[in-house]
Amino acid sequence: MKLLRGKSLLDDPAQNKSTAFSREERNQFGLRGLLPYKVTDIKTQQERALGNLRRKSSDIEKYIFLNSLLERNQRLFYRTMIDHLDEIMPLVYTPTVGEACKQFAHIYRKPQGFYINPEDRGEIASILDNWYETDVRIVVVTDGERILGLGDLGANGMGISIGKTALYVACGGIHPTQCLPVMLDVGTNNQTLREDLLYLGCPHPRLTEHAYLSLVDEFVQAIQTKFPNALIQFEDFQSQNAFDLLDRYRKQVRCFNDDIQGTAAVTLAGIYTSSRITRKSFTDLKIMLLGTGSAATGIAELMMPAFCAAGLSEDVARSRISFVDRQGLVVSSREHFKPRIRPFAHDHASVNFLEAIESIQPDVLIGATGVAGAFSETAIRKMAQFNERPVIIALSNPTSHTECTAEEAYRWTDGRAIFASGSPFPSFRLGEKLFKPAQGNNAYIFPGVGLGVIASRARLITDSMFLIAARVLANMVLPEEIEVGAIYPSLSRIRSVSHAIAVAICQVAQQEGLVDDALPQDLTTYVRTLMYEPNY
Ligand SMILES: NC(=O)C1=CN([C@@H]2O[C@H](COP(=O)(O)OP(=O)(O)OC[C@H]3O[C@@H](n4cnc5c(N)ncnc54)[C@H](O)[C@@H]3O)[C@@H](O)[C@H]2O)C=CC1
Ligand SMILES: CC(=O)C(=O)O
Ligand SMILES: [Mg+2]
Repeated sequence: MKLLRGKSLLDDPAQNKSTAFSREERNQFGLRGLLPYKVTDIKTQQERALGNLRRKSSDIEKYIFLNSLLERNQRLFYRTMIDHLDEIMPLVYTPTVGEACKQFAHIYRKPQGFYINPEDRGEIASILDNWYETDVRIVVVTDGERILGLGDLGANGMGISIGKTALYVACGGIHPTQCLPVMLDVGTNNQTLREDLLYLGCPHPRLTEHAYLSLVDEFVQAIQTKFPNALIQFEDFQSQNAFDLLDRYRKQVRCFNDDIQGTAAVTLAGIYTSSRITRKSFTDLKIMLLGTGSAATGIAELMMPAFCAAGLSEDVARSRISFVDRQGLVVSSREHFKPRIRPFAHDHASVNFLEAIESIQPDVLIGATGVAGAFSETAIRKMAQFNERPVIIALSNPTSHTECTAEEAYRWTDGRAIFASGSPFPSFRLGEKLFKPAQGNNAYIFPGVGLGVIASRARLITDSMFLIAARVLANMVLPEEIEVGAIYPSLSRIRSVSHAIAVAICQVAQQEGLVDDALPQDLTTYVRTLMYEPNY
């Protein structure tokens, strides 16, 4: 790290400690006179930061405040975030990051991350030299076409790459200098954005087909050249591109798609845990998915090996999973299918969503539609007719797009639902009983996967890694959490979750022959020593 002095030191977010610089440091680094008298510690600074944060009158103002804290003092930002995750994660990540992306061009202050656009074609590797860090291990890239459930937000989608990066650091212990948020700005089909004077991205329609693919190819290749140790996380791509890109690179390049694979793992973990609460056998479960996009398809495709590993044949496993789209239950008599959904089409009469619930009687209902209210009162009440404890997982983000709210799920099931949602809901009281809704979000998975891949230097990222991540996450739910119907561990333990997932990823990477150099025997200690702990 370059040794800085004076104002340059105070202006550098990685090295700045502000009022926490000691008397000797103030002397040594030319800071005397530049700071008020009192030397404070990080705890006191946190108190001030939290006080300022809590004075802000809206979440978007809190987001802006936190972002500028990150720009001023990285260690104080991450220490505060880690110590107050319940309060700060919803401001840095979903739901507030959704609003921040919508308003990105209007609240923009300072560049963060790396922007690539079609004019960079042929030069991506060389412009990556402009990135000021050299040991990049995590690249979170989006093209902004499907930001949460908010659709095409073009270059405003950079907010999501930045948000995921913050979670890698806070929840996974990856060093901030090792993370690179990227916006692959290929244009936007969002006319309103293109016409917005303040919009900062390329104001033209999206690249498609060869023009698009060749730019992504060049980007992926450039990362291999410039940052050969990096993992690429594809985030919030439109469904077809999400699958096409994953299929294109996963066998050659250290990459994964978070919406397909990370989401599948967190959902599978929730399903494993739910069977501990309902006392139903995992292999007896029937799963119904509303939506046939990246998240829902990824879940079905990871459920298959999970069911088979538990002893079911492929045919039986497939029969346990059903899809419902806007036309109703996906049945084999249809003329047109998405190729990945066809294997899950059942021999069944064409029925609508409600009839499908009634006829199939699923144990677990999962929403991945991006559509608010897609779980109607009737649908949830039906789930509660034949399930003592219906499992309802409303994955869609942000909160304004959730399939149903926590309160609705509990009310409509007389408090019997086992509920999780993609964005957090506050605790809710129904009569005497206090419910603490769990957050079913891939944030429980990707930071640990990233840490494990960094630790092992695994050449590729495989489905077995997501399977093991799901098992590890499920096993970390404590008996007292099971007791109150929570299917995920408390967020306050997310760093331990990431650590445990990372250790398991190292083991899988070794078993699958994806590791070149032998890893230390004591993986638990080894992985822990890699984790970034923000302190002065
Ligand atoms: N909780 C989490 O960790 C995650 C949540 N998500 C959320 O899940 C949602 C979907 O994400 P993707 O699958 O990537 O999007 P997608 O666009 O690939 O899929 C959405 C699917 O829902 C279908 N759909 C829309 N309205 C419907 C309705 N009323 N009934 C049945 N189907 C309907 C669409 O046809 C499409 O198949 C988003 O809101 C996203 O934020 C995505 C990834 C992770
Ligand atoms: C959580 C997430 O990845 C999404 O909603 O897209
Ligand atoms: Mg996503």
